[in-house]
Amino acid sequence: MDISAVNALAYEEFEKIFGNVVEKCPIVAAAVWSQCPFKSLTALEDAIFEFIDTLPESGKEGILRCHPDLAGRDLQMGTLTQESREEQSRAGLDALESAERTRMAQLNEEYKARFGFPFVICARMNDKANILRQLSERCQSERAAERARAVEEVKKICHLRLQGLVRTDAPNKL
Ligand SMILES: NC(=O)NC1=NC(=O)NC1=O
Repeated sequence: MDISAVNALAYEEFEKIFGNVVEKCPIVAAAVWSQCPFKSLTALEDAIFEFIDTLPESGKEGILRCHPDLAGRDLQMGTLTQESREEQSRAGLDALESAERTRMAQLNEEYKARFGFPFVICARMNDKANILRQLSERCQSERAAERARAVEEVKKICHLRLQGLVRTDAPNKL
């Protein structure tokens, strides 16, 4: 699908396709749909990022809380969204040694206890070793800086999900 096909979508179709570009936050796509038509994929992405950036801190933390833990219960129970399952398995998080899984679970709990939201990182841009290292390091961050960093990771995840949904080779026919 290219951007002109995106612009031709009815709201229901748009929501079905883009409702999970921010994990379990369909409100994001529902909100930006009102800015259709988009002159490019970048314009659609900018609208999504602007929606996120203009949320109050509580709203940003709400987006973070919609993310499943990495290598967490959802992965074990098979209840991850398709996107999340693919992202986590590509980073090797579905094939952790038991010691790695235990350490990830401990660090995730430590992180959540400190910040009140889960550790979020763009799994597709990292491997399991780097994810564990970042999780350990970011547990020591200051709250506001960590929230901002986590939101940037949400945007990276969203960027890659959008790239998988919208072709950018065809020039916009608007
Ligand atoms: N807590 C997370 O970082 N979750 C995730 N990162 C991804 O790239 N996909 C996820 O589900």
